[in-house]
Amino acid sequence: MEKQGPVKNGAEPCPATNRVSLLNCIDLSSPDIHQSVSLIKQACLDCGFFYVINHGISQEFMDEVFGMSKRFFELPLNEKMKLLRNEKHRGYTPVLDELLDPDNQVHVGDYKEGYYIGVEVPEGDPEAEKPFYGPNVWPAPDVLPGWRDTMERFHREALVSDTKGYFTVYSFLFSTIEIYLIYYLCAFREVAKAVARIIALALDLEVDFFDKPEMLGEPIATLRLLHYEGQVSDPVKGIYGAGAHSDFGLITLLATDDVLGLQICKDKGAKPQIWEYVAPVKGSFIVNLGDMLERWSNCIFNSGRLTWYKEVEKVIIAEYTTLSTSVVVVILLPLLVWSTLHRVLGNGRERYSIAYFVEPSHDCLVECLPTCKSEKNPPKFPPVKCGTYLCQRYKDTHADLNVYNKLQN
Ligand SMILES: O=C(O)CCC(=O)C(=O)O
Ligand SMILES: [Fe+2]
Repeated sequence: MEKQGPVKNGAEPCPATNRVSLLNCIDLSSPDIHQSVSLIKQACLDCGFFYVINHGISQEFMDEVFGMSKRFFELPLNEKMKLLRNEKHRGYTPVLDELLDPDNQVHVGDYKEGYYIGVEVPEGDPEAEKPFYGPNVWPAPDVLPGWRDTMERFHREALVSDTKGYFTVYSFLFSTIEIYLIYYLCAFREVAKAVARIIALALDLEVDFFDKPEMLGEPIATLRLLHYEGQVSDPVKGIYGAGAHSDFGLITLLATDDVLGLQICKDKGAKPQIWEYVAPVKGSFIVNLGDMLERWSNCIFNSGRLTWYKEVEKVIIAEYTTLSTSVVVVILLPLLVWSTLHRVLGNGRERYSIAYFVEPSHDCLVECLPTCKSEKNPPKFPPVKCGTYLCQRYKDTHADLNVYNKLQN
């Protein structure tokens, strides 16, 4: 890890708990797909988090995107507030806008600011009626030269068509920052699809299970730039960079700078919960499984992954004494795709991260997979449309936009 910057408020450079989780690392360029599938299976059993490396997005390009993100967050607050998130979940989210863990963040929300960028759909397009589709919000060119130019339409088409060839042909029409963001989004989707294919294999599904048009064929794919100002977290007082939560969708790809902050809790049912840091690994994405995958695989909520796994394992081994542990793992795996609780602790240093939330299409029905239900284990969640589910989760976790209208008046 690189040398860290100055610490605000005289805080200790090292966090109080420095247990660091050892996550599996999947090399997306590896021809050994069996090894990747096996590593992802293990990661599902262990914690639902893993790194991917050699994903095809260069470090140079990642650095550029982080640089652009920094330029945006350095703007004065009044400029950022002009780009406040809209009802389509596009644009700027100020500090405290999001409240991820109301039980523990009693008085305040997350000490982070963000910027949502989604799939660009022009106003007037019937698809733009859907809650997570519509035009993006972009900074005015005189405020951040390069962030936006008059070729917005091409920008949208390149984003939606998701073809790098098309994008390359017309790239001269885009401003520099748009080129980075569009290319990042397109390339990111490719990474997400590659990871989803390995997850499908790990779940004993067809390799293209998540490629179907209603799934990742037309995904709700939301990029979120994040900035933590350097507030020191205090779990006792309920102050967090990001409160404990699991992500809403299918998978999340997370790129971070080199400042430690992300923590995971492998067993949400354990008392007390044990939190471990996820170390930033340069050039990697940290991938985690979201709640929709949990619904698909019919997991048991309100119970710890490991606690539950150990209990079921005991029962199976008691019933079928000849079974080996690896057979037990194969039996249990479809039931163990688990979204994992995570949070961000600030330690006094400024921190940047970029999350890419990959969700299926609006109308995709998220329902228990045939391989994950039986008479004895009926579906635990009713089927729900992806768009409906996401709307509710965003509503539950973000401030009511009327709050900002009132502040302005
Ligand atoms: O900033 C991070 O490291 C994590 C962010 C996160 O978990 C989220 O935005 O869902
Ligand atoms: Fe998250």
